Amino acid sequence: MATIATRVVEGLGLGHAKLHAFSPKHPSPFLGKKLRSQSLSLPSKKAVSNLVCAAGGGFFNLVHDVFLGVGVGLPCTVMECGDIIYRSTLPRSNGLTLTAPGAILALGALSYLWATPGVAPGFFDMFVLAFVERLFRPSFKKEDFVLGKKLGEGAFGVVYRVSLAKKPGAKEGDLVLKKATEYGAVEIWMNERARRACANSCAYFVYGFLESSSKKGSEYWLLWRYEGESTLTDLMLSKEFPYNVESMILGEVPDLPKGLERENKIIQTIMRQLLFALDSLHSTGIVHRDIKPQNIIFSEGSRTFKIIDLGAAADLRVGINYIPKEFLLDPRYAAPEQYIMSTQTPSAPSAPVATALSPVLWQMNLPDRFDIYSAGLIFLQMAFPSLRTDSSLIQFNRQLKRCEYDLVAWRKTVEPRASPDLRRGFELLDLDGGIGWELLTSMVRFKARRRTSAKAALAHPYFDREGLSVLSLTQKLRLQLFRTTQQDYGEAAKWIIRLMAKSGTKQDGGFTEAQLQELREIQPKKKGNSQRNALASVLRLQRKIVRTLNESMDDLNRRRKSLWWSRWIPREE
Ligand SMILES: Nc1ncnc2c1ncn2[C@@H]1O[C@H](COP(=O)(O)OP(=O)(O)OP(=O)(O)O)[C@@H](O)[C@H]1O
Repeated sequence: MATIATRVVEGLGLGHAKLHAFSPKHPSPFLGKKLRSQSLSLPSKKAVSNLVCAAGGGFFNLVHDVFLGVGVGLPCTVMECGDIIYRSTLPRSNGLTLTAPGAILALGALSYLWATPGVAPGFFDMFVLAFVERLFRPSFKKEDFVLGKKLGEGAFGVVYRVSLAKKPGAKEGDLVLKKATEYGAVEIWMNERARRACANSCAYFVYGFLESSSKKGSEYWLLWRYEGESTLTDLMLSKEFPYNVESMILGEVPDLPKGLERENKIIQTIMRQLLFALDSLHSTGIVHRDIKPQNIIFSEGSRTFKIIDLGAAADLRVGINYIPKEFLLDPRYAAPEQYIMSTQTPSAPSAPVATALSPVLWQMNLPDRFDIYSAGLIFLQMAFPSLRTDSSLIQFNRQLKRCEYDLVAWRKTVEPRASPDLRRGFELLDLDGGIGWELLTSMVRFKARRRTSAKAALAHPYFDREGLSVLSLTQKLRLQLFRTTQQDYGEAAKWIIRLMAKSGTKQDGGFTEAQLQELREIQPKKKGNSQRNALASVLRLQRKIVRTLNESMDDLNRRRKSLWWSRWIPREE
């Protein structure tokens, strides 16, 4: 009887501790002597406590036992349960035995928790770092500032250079203040996240609060350190570009002959800094969605380019994929997909659930590739002076769309009748065996999945100083690896299927004609017209219901989320 119980318990995937707890007071005479004397006596304290914990859903014990193979854990086929008769072969009740499947499970769980956008670092950031930061960071109020020059005005806010009233000694205008509408809440959230995760990638965020005493109604006030006066647009529109950037980065004008090689090096440096900033943002789960030269500022303090304006960003670690209906992504730099998450992806649930699912959603959608496309267009503008104005970029976008977003096809159409300016751009990208062109084409692609990530782009040999001609063996291998990861495997799969279908014989494998015929027969037969129409209407209705449900969920989530964002933002009455 007890043997059956043992099997049942094992079959249920419970370890020996449960068996102890369920054993009868008086063991059956059928059981071995040793088992009777050692295992089936009165339930031990540990067994009882394990039972209570398991029954009460003792989370800690469950996790402990699954990974360490002691107590309530995996079935005996997987964990060490000892000999069924001679229980003395069992591991000591309080000994820790790390089983191989347990170790694999633990490794798997750890890699999941640390995979982009980082579930574990996310919880640490939200519940520890954010909390500690709030305790120790200085806070400000409206009266602390003296407004200076207006730096910009967008649809959702006005930006001023300001100085601190209380500190007359402070350098004049050493801060930047944005008075923003309701969307300022998202921007505060994103800036605080970026400051904790990658302070060097974005303009340094100082403080953000809700100011409600203004006559115009509530406004969010956001404060940054003043980084400098030039954005990449300002620098690119100068005739001196890219040499004007070189002197800013180096702090002096180098005495070298001007030419393509030198320009290429400067553009390389700018692209490296931009990709570095993007990689840091993406690694923490933030997608900017509005990468353009106007939102890249040159920081005079660190002599590097930094990202500004996180107002349209999405935080995919906690599921803030928020974009107000009236907010239009800049069509000049937006990737063709427009959405960073598939429109089929259901709205993000509550923050903890969204956080737990974030690695899966990230891998399904690769939302970071949206920014990569925009960065690719910036690369293109730096290489081709004739594409730096708005009108020429818009025209280029039209041409690219006509070429189905295939840069190689675009090159084929424009190169034969290219202006000297355009030809010079191709020459620059073709230096070192066309390695710059290769990187560019891996960034500007129609399918997000086929675009490179910021991390992979940074590892591209384009960024190795000496160029392709003197690549070491490891660098060549890296380039080969990069090219392999850039292949369209959809096409490869189709090719293999075609090959299988063509070469199929009983000897060589693949599909034989007879099998193909069978497959054809499995395919659904065409339905009659009326039936098809009815089916189409049902499908349309179903799609409409799903869309309506998604939209209402979006609305609800947005309201709920705006509540939990506001909870974190200090208010100034
Ligand atoms: N940290 C900073 N240091 C120096 N200048 C800054 C900083 N942040 C913003 N600026 C300046 O303010 C301008 C507007 O900033 P930002 O793009 O964030 O505002 P915005 O209201 O979103 O504008 P837009 O809608 O035009 O993008 C920038 O173009 C830049 O010149």
